Amino acid sequence: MPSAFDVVVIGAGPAGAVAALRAADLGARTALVARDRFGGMAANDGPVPVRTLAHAARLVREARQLDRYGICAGEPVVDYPRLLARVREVVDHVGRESALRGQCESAGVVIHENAGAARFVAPHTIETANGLRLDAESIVLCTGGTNRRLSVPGVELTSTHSDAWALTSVPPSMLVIGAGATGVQVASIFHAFGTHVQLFQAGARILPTEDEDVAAEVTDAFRAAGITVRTDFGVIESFEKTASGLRMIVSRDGDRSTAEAALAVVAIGWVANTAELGLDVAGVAADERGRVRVDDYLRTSAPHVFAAGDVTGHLMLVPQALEEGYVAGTNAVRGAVLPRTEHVSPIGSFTDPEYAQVGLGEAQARAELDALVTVIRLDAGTRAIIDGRTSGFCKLIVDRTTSRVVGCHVVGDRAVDIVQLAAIAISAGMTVDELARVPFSFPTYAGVLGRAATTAARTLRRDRAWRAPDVE
Ligand SMILES: Cc1cc2nc3c(=O)[nH]c(=O)nc-3n(C[C@H](O)[C@H](O)[C@H](O)COP(=O)(O)OP(=O)(O)OC[C@H]3O[C@@H](n4cnc5c(N)ncnc54)[C@H](O)[C@@H]3O)c2cc1C
Ligand SMILES: NC(=O)c1ccc[n+]([C@@H]2O[C@H](COP(=O)([O-])OP(=O)(O)OC[C@H]3O[C@@H](n4cnc5c(N)ncnc54)[C@H](O)[C@@H]3O)[C@@H](O)[C@H]2O)c1
Repeated sequence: MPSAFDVVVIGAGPAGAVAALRAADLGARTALVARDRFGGMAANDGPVPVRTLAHAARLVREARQLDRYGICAGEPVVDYPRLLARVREVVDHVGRESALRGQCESAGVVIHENAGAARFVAPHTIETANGLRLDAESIVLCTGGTNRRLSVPGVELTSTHSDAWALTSVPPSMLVIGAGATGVQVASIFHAFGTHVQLFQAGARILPTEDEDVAAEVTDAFRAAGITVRTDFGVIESFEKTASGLRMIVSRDGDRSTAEAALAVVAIGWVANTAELGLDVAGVAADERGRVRVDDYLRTSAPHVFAAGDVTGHLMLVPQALEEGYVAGTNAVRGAVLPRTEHVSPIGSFTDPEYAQVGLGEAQARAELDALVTVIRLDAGTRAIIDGRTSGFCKLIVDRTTSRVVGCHVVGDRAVDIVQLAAIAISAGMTVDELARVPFSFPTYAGVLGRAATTAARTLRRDRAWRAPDVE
């Protein structure tokens, strides 16, 4: 019997929505199956709501600066239920404005929202928890991931970042376990709201995938602000209930210690959402974290099944999910014709201070090429001084042989936006003197990048820039 659809996409986050849109644009009869709401974790449980909390944290910090600028106001107080109402408003608004949903609908994608979890019941057939059954020539898996859980006694007492949406008030104290992108954001946001935060990181430093100086600067800033940062703390043995929350028991080299708080948020990484997909039925192979194994064309071990986004375990970010969705959607219709490419990938997080990176880190650059590393601290920046936000730095890395910009790492206000500009320079293959000749508006946060570029260009004697190096 012919399949009802050419392509069925499972999961309607950024990867799934783009995969479905692309397949439909190529003329395929396409269905998109969402367990819950359209938009996925990205729109409903990740960047959009968490960024809204981060914005509230920024407002609290800025309110605390009012006095410095001669504006009289009291100490800000967070009304958490009202903040959550604002988060829901933002999530709904972003959902209504989703360009992808409209584009999918007008391209003819049949969207099944709130369909329940889908699973394979035959190699070309999926069924959802709500009884929907669909056949397709090709299937694209875009089911994203979920928080990795600890396996120690008492783990049921712990929370994840998603539990923030169910809190009724700002907790007085919190243990945050894991200091990757999620953990540091949770720590920074709730610290700004007044929670006493203790951050526990298994390795030698927080943010292990960031440049070492970035991790050190964020650590110093967190500690100066009053967040307890504990690295190399040992091994978590268990959690137990206390009258006011819970106690974590850890051991290190035979020594036991405890930490107590009202809440413990575990953010120790991400596992793919594949446990319930019935991958075996379709002959799709996954690794030990459930991540679907794919080739360069995002084709799985079953030739008619493709996968895109967090479920593959590649760089787990929205821009990458969008791109992988496009590649998988194309190949699901046309066969394996379009390979995925490694792009310049700006990464950043909305903590206080913000941090962001693109391209090579200093250690990698020094190992791989003749690197020129230029660091400009923000305390000398005009805009940073104006705004009273002078902590942090911009590190620009240039290949001395080609004079090309190969990396940029920023800690401080607007780090994510500054690094985005460096990403454009790296994508365009710009030399550092070409970047230095770009006029940067004055006085802006981005000006620090121009200043780093001008300084580096002068060091390399490629100083045909018209600007004096100390002007941002
Ligand atoms: C706290 C947090 C903050 C983040 N902040 C950022 C950020 O600032 N910038 C950034 O770029 N990235 C950020 N990310 C990462 C980003 O959210 C992910 O990379 C992105 O959502 C991946 O998109 P996706 O389409 O692969 O999966 P998802 O967005 O996870 O969507 C997958 C969808 O599939 C559904 N699904 C799962 N199983 C099934 C099934 N069996 N049947 C049907 N549907 C199913 C899920 O319910 C979900 O709706 C953040 C992540 C977290 C956790
Ligand atoms: N751009 C953003 O703002 C943003 C925000 C959140 C998440 N994300 C994406 O989501 C993905 C998952 O992020 P994440 O932070 O959840 O995971 P992660 O894997 O990036 O970080 C987990 C951290 O927990 C530590 N850890 C592991 N086991 C531990 C233990 N037993 N005790 C203490 N620490 C332990 C790890 O060393 C690591 O530093 C990332 O790939 C990231 O790109 C992005």
